Amino acid sequence: MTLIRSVSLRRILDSRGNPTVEADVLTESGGFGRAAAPSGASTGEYEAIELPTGEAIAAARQHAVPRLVGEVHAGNQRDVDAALHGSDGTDDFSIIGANSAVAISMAAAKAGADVLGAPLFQHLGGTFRGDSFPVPLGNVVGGGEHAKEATHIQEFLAAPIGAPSVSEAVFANAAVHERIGELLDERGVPAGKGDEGAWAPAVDDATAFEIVAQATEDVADDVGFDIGVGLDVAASELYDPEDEVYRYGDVERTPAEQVDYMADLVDEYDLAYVEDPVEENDFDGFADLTERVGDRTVLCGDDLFVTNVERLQRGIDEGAGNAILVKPNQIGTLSDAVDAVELATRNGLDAVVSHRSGETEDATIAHLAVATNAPFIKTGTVGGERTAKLNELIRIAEDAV
Ligand SMILES: C=C(OP(=O)(O)O)C(=O)O
Ligand SMILES: [Mg+2]
Repeated sequence: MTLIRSVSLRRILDSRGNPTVEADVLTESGGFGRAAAPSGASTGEYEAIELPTGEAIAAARQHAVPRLVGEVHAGNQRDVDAALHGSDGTDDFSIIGANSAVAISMAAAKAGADVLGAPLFQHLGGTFRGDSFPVPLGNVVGGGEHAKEATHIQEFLAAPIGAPSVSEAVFANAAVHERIGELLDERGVPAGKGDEGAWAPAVDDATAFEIVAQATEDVADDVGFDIGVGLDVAASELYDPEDEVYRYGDVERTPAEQVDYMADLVDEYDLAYVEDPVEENDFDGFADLTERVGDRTVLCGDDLFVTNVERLQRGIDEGAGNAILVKPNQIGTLSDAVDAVELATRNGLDAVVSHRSGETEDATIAHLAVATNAPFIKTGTVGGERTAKLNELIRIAEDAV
């Protein structure tokens, strides 16, 4: 029923105005799925390879499409993703591009769901999914690789951990974003927005902490539930491997000082979530921090794990982190992303399904988070490419997809 009849690939715009790959998958019975690849700015060294869009499309047309059309059923995600791997033949999708691979993988899943007449989350996760929802981590202030002349820490996140529903959580994050706008205004600090829609003021990290703490407290008082503060430090971007120091402007920290600094921040701000507190090769530092504060906060590996089960297994073996960020385009297929979530879950780690800084209106990750019962999703706060996912979560919760 879901035998693939055609796969079309095209170049579309992402939220930064860069080209990205969109895939359409059509089945013999008329099922249709469309999906687009996101793109990172603070990419991890060990991610699958994103090729220039034109090259990725040409290579996928040559190698992947013939292996899919008339050969593979869109409803069988493992077969689709095995065909993508088979057509590429490398460990990192450097032949067809992880951007082509992930677009086709997600479009096939949607085509399979379309034939079945089921919502995507149910096709991917089964009939018993859809009752529990991830806590949305909302980027409200940021800098790093996502905005020049702003904070050194890449993302300050609102974490509405006490919200009674996903809808209330999503609106709380938007209220925190708005409140921060007011607080910046009161201080006379002008602020544009970074790539993910977070405020990008030219303030130091300590000031950003003050403002975010104030805004989350104010909104928590209004809505009547707990809103914590989280961070994506994206520490690889701060690390200078030659001098072996982290550089926050003029302030330098050795790897040991970086771990101390992160542990101090967790306690000072009662942080609910910290992503990439140390650089992507420092499993030891990550493990040290996990030992020190892993009982009271979520310590998540993004560049550390890159959605890769081998790197995740190393983290599990060494006690590095208690959560994994899951970005399908870091690894290239939905099957690989689900494998990472399942390995994490079996070992007591939390999965945090995530957008990229360069996004489209594609909402697949909302369904992936619900399908895998992930406790968190990180997908921004405002801006159409971010609200596409947040609004889809609200629809899923209402059985309106
Ligand atoms: C979403 C992130 O940014 P990017 O997509 O630039 O890697 C991140 O680092 O978690
Ligand atoms: Mg990150």
